[in-house]
Amino acid sequence: MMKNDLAIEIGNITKTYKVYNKPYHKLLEIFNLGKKNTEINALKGISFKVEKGKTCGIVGPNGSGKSTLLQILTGILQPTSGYFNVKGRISALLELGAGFNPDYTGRENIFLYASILGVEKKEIETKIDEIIEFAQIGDFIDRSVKTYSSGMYVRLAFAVAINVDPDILIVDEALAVGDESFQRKCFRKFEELKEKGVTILFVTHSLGLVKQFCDEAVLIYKGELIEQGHPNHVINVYTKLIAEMENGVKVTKPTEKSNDIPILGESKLLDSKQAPSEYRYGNGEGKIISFRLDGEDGNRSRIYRHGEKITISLKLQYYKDTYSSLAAYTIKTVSGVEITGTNTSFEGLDLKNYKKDDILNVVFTQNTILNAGDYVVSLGFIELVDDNIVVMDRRYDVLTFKVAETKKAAGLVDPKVEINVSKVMNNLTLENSE
Ligand SMILES: Nc1ncnc2c1ncn2[C@@H]1O[C@H](COP(=O)(O)OP(=O)(O)OP(=O)(O)O)[C@@H](O)[C@H]1O
Repeated sequence: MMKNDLAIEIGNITKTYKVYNKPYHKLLEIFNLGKKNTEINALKGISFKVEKGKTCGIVGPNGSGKSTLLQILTGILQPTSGYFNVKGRISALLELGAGFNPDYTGRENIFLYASILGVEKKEIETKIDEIIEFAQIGDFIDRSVKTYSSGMYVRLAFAVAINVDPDILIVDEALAVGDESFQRKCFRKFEELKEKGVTILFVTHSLGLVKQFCDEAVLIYKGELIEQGHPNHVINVYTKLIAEMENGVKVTKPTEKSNDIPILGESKLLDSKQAPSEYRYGNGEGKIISFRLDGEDGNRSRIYRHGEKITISLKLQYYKDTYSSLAAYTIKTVSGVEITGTNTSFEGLDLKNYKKDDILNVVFTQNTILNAGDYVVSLGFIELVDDNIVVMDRRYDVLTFKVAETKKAAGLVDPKVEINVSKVMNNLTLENSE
């Protein structure tokens, strides 16, 4: 029995595809004339749970097994071994318009698609206007869907999938097809479903979306679950994995946060539950040996007022002769949305020809353009080899700071607006001038 607060439970799921080079190879195998297939292990023992009402993002490089997993959860594929439990009505948007009959009209397909999702005709009749309105495909609703553009297809499929009152919604990257205004509409609908307590599982290559919408994330690589947890942490691990893949370094499973270099400056402003912990990686050929954050007039409290100048100082050490390198920082919200950041190279400053054991101080000074809130700083020390980035030391989420509410404002960034109000004329002069 699955625990009450769970919506999805996946236990040790594996999926092996058998691939035959020639169609008759399968036949030979059936008649026991030798093993003729190649096995592709798309999923190798995946286990995780998603609590009711949570939105969970699944990320991972191409071919990791993400779609295979979703297809198993929606019953399109059978797992080779393992089990899963899902609680409630599942609605899914997998491949583009999967479940549509091209010869049926849009309207007919709504009924067909809904019946695949297990929704009764009567229920759909009460929702059909809403679905058609959401899909915004005008008169095309009564034409056969083979005349639809790919955007229309996905709009209609999405309109059905999210308007059938699912308990669990599963979406596989399909949103990328719709135009921007439709995407925004879908995300508003996502928010609405989230508020209603719907559990959402979605695969995406957009890390920004994961940070923005997900309560948690899962990273799958080569059929294995590499990491699960807070989106910001999972994305840090994923970014490391991408860097390792690009640099041809053997991909390693994440280790616990590193504490090998003492962190200067001690004020932790967020409580330990809220504050992301440091996530560090790199080839170690250069290191950020220390860093600090200062406000104006020796303010080291890490609480700043609007517009206060802050300096981010990095002490870098080279462990080999390095022709070209850069130092970088980014500022993110606690949930991981990047707000600003730069590096020495973007600012036109080349760190060229430093030798083994050289130590540099790099000091970035900027105005706090941020509105009140808690922020997280990440640092990087990178070697540039033929314009490729080689991570020597990346220290994500090493510092937190707060901008105090000294002024009310909306959003994250203070536009430093100048306002000019001038009276043109009053009502009396207006009437007289007419
Ligand atoms: N029908 C199939 N027959 C054989 N191999 C398959 C089949 N479908 C998928 N695979 C293989 O299984 C692995 C996982 O594929 P899957 O499509 O699940 O990955 P993915 O993470 O969704 O990738 P992407 O991000 O590119 O959509 C890949 O190696 C893929 O080539």
